[in-house]
Amino acid sequence: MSGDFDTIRDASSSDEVQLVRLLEEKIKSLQIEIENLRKELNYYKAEMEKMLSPPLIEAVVLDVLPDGRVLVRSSSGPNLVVNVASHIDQKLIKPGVSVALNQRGSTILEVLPQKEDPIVKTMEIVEKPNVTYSEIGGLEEQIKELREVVELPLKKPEIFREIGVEPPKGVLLYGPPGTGKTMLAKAVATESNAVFIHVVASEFAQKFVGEGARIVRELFEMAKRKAPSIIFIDEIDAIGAKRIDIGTSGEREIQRTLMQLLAELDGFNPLDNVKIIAATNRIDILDPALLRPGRFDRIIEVPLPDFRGRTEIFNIYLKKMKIEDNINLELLSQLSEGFSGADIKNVCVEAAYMAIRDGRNKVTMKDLVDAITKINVKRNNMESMKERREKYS
Ligand SMILES: Nc1ncnc2c1ncn2[C@@H]1O[C@H](COP(=O)(O)OP(=O)(O)OP(=O)(O)O)[C@@H](O)[C@H]1O
Repeated sequence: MSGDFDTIRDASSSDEVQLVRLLEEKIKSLQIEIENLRKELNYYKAEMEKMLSPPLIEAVVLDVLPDGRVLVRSSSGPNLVVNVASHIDQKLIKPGVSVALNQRGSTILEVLPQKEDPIVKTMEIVEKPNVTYSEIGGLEEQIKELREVVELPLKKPEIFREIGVEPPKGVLLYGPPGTGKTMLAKAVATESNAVFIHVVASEFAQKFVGEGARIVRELFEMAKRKAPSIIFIDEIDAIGAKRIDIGTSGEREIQRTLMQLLAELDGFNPLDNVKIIAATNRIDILDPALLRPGRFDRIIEVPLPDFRGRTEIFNIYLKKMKIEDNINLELLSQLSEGFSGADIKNVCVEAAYMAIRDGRNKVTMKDLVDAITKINVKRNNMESMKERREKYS
């Protein structure tokens, strides 16, 4: 009999255990559900807050005024003088930075993340260029002028302020290909401790159809953010050639890009720590609007090197190479009349290859003379190809 009771008690206690387990599981699953519902509730609350909060106005900082207020260009149009909310680190407010204003447009509430255009990223930006004046042969006058009109105002703007003259905003370098225009611009950036931003104007027009004007705007904003900086616009004639007829949409697009460039040039201060250097092989076709005072108003010719210049350039490249003792720099310079700095560099590289092919570890005078002949033939072929192209186009 007692065995039967035991069985009944055992049975009921095992049911109880099962029931408790069931209840525990139920509680657990309800707790998980509560947690999920809470998350969902928070999500909808946050969404509702976002929908109900007033929109902010996007703006770009143009200048920080001496009293701490900030001049901005709002996305809705006008320039505004605004305050900065106390929670914002004042150091982050610099020209070119994107910010969000409150709805009344009176106060900066947020510093927006810098959205650098992927197109701007395709430009060559050298934070610390390393070309020095000593690596450039035969352009002493041009270096002297660039030092005065670009390097000095970047390094010591106070000198200009004190004496009351404005340095040029833009400098135009013109001359045949390969004469060192890019090198000069890079060297000025190095020696002025400025960031070097290199853009090729023909790429604005070809690659980014419909976006040229925006790219120019972004380019200047980035240059201000990275200041002190030098914007180097190569082949400026691609967007800056005078146009008799602007009929096609491509021509209108180029015109818009040029107008934006002129507006940017007009809009900044000559003593801002951004300088523009442009280069062209075709100054004859440039729109005179580009060369007006306050734009590219300093024009520097970068010609083919003369006898002394060629000697210096040969010396610069041969100094770095293993050469025989009997190298006659004057003779090399005589034989390479009409060569650009880039041609002379090619001569030195070619001569080195001749020595390598011969299994020698030193370049001889004969290698250099042969290389001059070879580069000359190449130059003549290129010249006649160009003439033929011009004749039949
Ligand atoms: N005066 C020079 N002294 C030393 N090297 C030079 C000189 N001129 C040109 N070079 C050499 O030729 C290369 C090409 O020169 P660079 O790109 O500066 O010419 P550029 O005038 O800008 O040409 P382009 O008009 O074709 O853009 C330089 O990287 C440098 O190696």
